[in-house]
Amino acid sequence: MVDLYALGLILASVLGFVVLYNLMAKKNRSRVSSEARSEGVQTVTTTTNGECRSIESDVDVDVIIVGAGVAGSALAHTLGKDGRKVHVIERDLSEPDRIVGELLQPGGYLKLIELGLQDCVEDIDAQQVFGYALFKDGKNTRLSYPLEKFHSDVSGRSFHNGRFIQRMREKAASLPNIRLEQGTVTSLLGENGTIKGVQYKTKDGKELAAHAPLTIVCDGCFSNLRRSLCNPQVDMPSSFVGLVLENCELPYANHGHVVLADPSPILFYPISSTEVRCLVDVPGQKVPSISNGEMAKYLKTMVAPQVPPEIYDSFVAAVDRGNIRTMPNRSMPAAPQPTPGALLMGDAFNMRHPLTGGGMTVALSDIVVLRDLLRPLRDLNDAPTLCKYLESFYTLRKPVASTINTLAGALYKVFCASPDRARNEMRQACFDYLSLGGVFSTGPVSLLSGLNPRPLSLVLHFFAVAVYGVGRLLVPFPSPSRMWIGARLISGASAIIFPIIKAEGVRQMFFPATVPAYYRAPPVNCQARSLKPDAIKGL
Ligand SMILES: Cc1cc2nc3c(=O)[nH]c(=O)nc-3n(C[C@H](O)[C@H](O)[C@H](O)COP(=O)(O)OP(=O)(O)OC[C@H]3O[C@@H](n4cnc5c(N)ncnc54)[C@H](O)[C@@H]3O)c2cc1C
Repeated sequence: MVDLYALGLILASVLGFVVLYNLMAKKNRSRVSSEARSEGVQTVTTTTNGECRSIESDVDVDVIIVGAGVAGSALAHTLGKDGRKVHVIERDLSEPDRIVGELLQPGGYLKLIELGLQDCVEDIDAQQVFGYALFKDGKNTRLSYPLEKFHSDVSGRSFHNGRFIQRMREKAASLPNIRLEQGTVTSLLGENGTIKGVQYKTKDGKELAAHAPLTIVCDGCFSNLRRSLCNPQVDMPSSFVGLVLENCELPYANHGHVVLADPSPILFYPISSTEVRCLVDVPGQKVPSISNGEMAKYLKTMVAPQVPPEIYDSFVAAVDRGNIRTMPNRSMPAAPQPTPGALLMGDAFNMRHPLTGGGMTVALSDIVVLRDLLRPLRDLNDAPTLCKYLESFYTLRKPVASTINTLAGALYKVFCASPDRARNEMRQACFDYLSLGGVFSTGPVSLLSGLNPRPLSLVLHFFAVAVYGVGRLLVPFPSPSRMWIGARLISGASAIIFPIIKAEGVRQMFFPATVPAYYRAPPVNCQARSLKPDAIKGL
């Protein structure tokens, strides 16, 4: 009897607490939105050169975007076009000058078209890319993108990353409902487990707060803000050392070039009509010092002898000119901690080795998925319900993201030289398999290009390469030592691909339809006023 009484007391207290909590949360929500309404914030739009032009306005912001790089600027334009009021805060609005994000795969270009941003690769001297050329031990093979089914304009594009980003920023800032402001976000503002906005420092050093029902963090690979929104497991297998070769003719015009060098791959691709980007992979955490000349020495003695002879002189001239840049190559599987009021996108959310140039394609594809999920919703204010609904994003993005991520990680490992005979057999088998042509080259290339985002096809091709490698070892004379190498080749291949697949999530990758969030419908209470795409007049 006493026990029942105690139980009743506990239940009543819990119930009372829940009611009280809801009342307070409701009060807080209305306080936050009235604060945002009464803030009367200064709106800032940018001109092309990054200068700020101010206009006064008093708006309820729907979405704050942190970072206007590839993901942030494309997302801002996309949401703005759908009628959202967006406040973008970017640390530096001047044109970025960097060695990342210079080759957009055709699958990424298709996403750009879907987002209406394809004109952002026009008038920046971007080059069309029709496939890759692979070089190993003096032999080479051309791997064309399977573009026959597409419009002649569809291909990869390579360019100066900064020019591309400026075009997207300009296009986003041209929408009347987008504020693009220069400022550095210092923290996310949370309240009872819900993100309500951000704290940021303006260009002239003022500390301000901005509020919105949804904050999307796109602050790139060095993200300081991701920690509270995901469980980051960052791996850094190597760095890229970047050079620009001037006025040099690549052996295959309008193709990416991958040299299977020792110890790891070297890339070349055009970034304008007169410049070729070279990225030399240097395994490990450290690179030779640029300042004391070790890097130039390394490039000339270890790397130059392995580049195709046609571009040897241009390569050495580029080393002599200096301007050598480095960038760490990071990979980080998506491991979200769904948080009401906030979302991560781009490299802040998920990274893969840049060998296959897949980062921008994944970011743009994610934006298409998110756009389609948000489109039926007018009201983003019910953060917990929105957060639950958006859990489907993590599964819906998987076919494209996991295919590109897994291929990048696996191919990087396969393409590195190794003292292990079995690993070198796998590397040679991969080169020979791709050289077979037909489905053996178009299959893997269409996975890499983002044109065929099918994880199962990736696994099948990966093990087909391994079986091909074993077959070459055993035919015509299957000696015990060759059988042993073959067995190690298969186990090595499994050791490469299975951990990557595990990190991507087996269920989400291969059986997305079994994930309950996959079927999540838009919450009814958020659909009050259905928003039409291109809702803003004149867009
Ligand atoms: C060496 C290398 C080469 C690569 N090559 C390719 C390639 O050829 N093709 C490809 O598709 N991908 C490539 N990638 C990957 C590609 O660069 C990224 O996937 C892509 O840039 C991700 O876009 P993002 O918007 O997430 O990050 P970014 O484009 O880096 O943008 C992040 C933005 O956030 C801003 N920011 C950061 N912190 C703050 C803050 N606190 N407040 C306000 N703003 C902030 C930054 O100034 C920046 O503008 C490469 C990566 C590396 C490392």
